[in-house]
Amino acid sequence: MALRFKNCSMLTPKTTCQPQRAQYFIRLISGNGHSIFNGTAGKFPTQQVALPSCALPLTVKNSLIFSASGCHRSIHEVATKTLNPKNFSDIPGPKPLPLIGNTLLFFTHKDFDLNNVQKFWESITREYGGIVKLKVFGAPTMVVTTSPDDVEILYKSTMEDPRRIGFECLKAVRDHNKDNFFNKKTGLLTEHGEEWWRVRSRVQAPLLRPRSVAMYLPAVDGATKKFMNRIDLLQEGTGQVPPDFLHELHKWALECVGLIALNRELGCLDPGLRQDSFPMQLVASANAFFNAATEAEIGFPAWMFYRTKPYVRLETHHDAFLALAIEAIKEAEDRLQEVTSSQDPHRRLSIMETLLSTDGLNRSDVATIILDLLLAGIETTANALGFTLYLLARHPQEQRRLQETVDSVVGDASAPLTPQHLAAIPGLGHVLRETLRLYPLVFGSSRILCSDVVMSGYRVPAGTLVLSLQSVISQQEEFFPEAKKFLPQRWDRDRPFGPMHPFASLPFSHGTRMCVGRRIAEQQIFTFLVRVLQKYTVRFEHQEEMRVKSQFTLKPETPLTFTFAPRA
Ligand code: HEM
Repeated sequence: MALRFKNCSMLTPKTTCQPQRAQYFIRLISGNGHSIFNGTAGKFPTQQVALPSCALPLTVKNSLIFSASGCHRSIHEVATKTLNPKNFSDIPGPKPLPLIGNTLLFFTHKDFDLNNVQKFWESITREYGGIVKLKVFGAPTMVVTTSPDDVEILYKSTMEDPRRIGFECLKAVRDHNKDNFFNKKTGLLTEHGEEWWRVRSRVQAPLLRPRSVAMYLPAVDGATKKFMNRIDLLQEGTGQVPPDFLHELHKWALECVGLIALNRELGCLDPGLRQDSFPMQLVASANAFFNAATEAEIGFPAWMFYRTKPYVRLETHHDAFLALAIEAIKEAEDRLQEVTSSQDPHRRLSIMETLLSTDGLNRSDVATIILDLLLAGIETTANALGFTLYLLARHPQEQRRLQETVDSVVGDASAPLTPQHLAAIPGLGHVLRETLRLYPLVFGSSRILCSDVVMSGYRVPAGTLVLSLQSVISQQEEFFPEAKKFLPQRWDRDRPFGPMHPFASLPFSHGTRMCVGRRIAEQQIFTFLVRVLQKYTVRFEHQEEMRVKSQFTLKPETPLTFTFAPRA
């Protein structure tokens, strides 16, 4: 029988002078703290064991840590690779040119396409293997991996200083704000190190604590019910929603995130809105904001040399949203004053009011948080929901199964939805997890290593930029049997398809820098699924496979012309 460890198990070297020949004393500790194996490196148990998938050589303590995971692997195999790592220079990859390294590859590779970035990376790992080294001009040496063991090492070894790449253009826009509003402190998405942690440590609880997110459930439910009525309007006469239905989902997502980030109903779902109305302008601006950020951030960073068109557009729409954020902050400050003077002990503060009353956060910090929530929280939720509806529509059995649970747990469609209802329908989470396994919105996750580690049997030095390819890992048969199939029940608590590597599908990332909007996104998507399945059966008549666009986030490219058939 396989051994299972919950906690870390430790390997302590007896001698440290020559790692290859060092004698390691090994102690494996089980979840309940009992010692399971004591011995030296030469006497590893050779049977398959169920946890130690990852070995982290922590240079500080010069010890190896096997941490708890979930896949079957021989300790011997892991330890041998880790104790005798191959050189960094031996990692396969395209031959770099002097000075510019592999930069030209991005312009010349047959699969490089700015509309499908994922395809390029998948092709590179097919050509060179599961771990690849690249050198790009002006950036640290890069290692790309498709091993979940490496992902575990990556996240755990960078837990205290999770630096990633991206959002440099957004940072530039904030740094060069004409009023110096941000004072070079540009927020969660863009900062690193202590400045990032200053903000993150203060927003963590208000944004991720289930209780504070649940406070918005009635309002999110209200917006979602409005959207259900909108569906009837949208498919009137044709029996199916129009090809730009994804744009409709964006409006719904903006309305929902606005409830939290701006603390107000924006009115994006009101019927009969004119193009020049405030909500419609806002919807257009949110789209333009995201598209400009995408254009500026991916591909060659020409904005570093001159004010490119995407840079100027990003600046314009960013400033429009900044004005809105400042207005919302003023309103929240006035309300806070009223709360203080009325001294009502039962009045619960909104998330924005909580942030404004938090020591160590000032108005411009709160403004960056609002802007980041708007930038990161619309497209992501809408796209994830688009993929989920598509998969449910293509798998009527799975849809029926979820519908039946929704009916039995929530019952009457006119009754208010509660956090207890959502918690009692684990199928909602399973469907979303499976959707994001098949369509991971973020194709890869990056970190800059802060210590030397061993990945896939190679020593990788501190300072290396490591990119883990979630889109490849989460579709490997080795980690997900019948990987191409939509099987939400694989996430059931008893894991009917066998144990799963906990680092093989992490759509919201992991650790201290994981998505701070995860609970907000889940609550919105679950609410939508409950309300839509109560009222309709979703169908997608077209047989073609989903085409996707992979830029900043993965996006459905096939028009989402669903039929929402009213239930009898
Ligand atoms: C299905 C929906 C979503 C997915 C799959 C997703 C995924 C992610 C991922 C992978 C990261 C990168 C974390 C890292 O570097 O380790 C991230 C960061 C972030 N997300 Fe989300 N996200 C989603 C929805 C949202 C929503 C709704 C919001 C806000 C309302 C949001 C706000 C953020 C912010 C502010 C960060 C930066 C956190 C930091 O650097 O500290 N996300 N998200």
